[in-house]
Amino acid sequence: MLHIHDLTKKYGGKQVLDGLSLSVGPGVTGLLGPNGAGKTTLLRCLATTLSYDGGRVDAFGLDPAHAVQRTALRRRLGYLPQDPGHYPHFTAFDLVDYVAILKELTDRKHRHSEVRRVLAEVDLTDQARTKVRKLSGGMRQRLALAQALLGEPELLILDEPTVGLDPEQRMLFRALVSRLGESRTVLLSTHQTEDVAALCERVVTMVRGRVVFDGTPGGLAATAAGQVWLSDRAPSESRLFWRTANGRYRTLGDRPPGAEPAEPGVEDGYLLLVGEAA
Ligand SMILES: Nc1ncnc2c1ncn2[C@@H]1O[C@H](COP(=O)(O)OP(=O)(O)OP(=O)(O)O)[C@@H](O)[C@H]1O
Repeated sequence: MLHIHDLTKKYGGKQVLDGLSLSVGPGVTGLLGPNGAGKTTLLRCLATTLSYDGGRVDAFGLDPAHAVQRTALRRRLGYLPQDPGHYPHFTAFDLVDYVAILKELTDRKHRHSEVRRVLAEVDLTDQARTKVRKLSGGMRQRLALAQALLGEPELLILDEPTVGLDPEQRMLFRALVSRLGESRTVLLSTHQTEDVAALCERVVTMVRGRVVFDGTPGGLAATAAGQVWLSDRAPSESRLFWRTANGRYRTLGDRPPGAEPAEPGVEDGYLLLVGEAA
């Protein structure tokens, strides 16, 4: 279980985490927020790659601000950063093996069997001897996930894991993360409201370093009830509308003349919330 209380972080004079509090339990929790909301900063603080200025983090009873406990916590978490550094000339096996060495898996036989295990978990056994530069984007992302799974961490922190994936790869990745969430705490950031609707039991929305929504994807959709409209003509007053695939206009907010109500989705709730909080 992960508890975050009143977390603050500034870069120079800029407040990026602004007294953020949150508790995260087993299953998949999605972190949604506009660019610059502080998602990566929060995930890096939790992954112990960045220190915070104030507040408290308690992960499995361990405090990352405390040096000894930080080391113990690192053994229990896996982190997929936003820009995982790929070494193009390494094979998939050697790359994960290299991370395993950094993670202090010193016994060679045990380490190699662990590398094979995580490659199998992300379905890359057949690519173990393939150079990273020859892997597709989806395979590289699964490889980055494989290194995060070394040592069977109880907490998985994934920063925009589906970015750049085509729809089929995204679906495969979602299935994989969903399976991982059955036995672990998974916290992932994303810009994709579809990922959240398809994958997350819980969604946390962040704006300017604070939590503005914490609930189920259905609950986020429900916040838009009575504020989603469909019409044949573009509304003249609204800022929040777009033309849908069937040529009708979807408007968020006040009812445009002649519009009929529509079923709200996660994206509608998110856009209204972020629009109001901005
Ligand atoms: N090392 C840094 N030094 C200075 N400012 C930074 C640094 N890292 C991030 N920032 C700033 O902090 C703010 C929050 O950035 P962060 O990357 O945490 O947001 P985010 O929600 O993950 O955004 P995105 O969705 O675009 O990845 C941004 O305004 C960013 O420019």
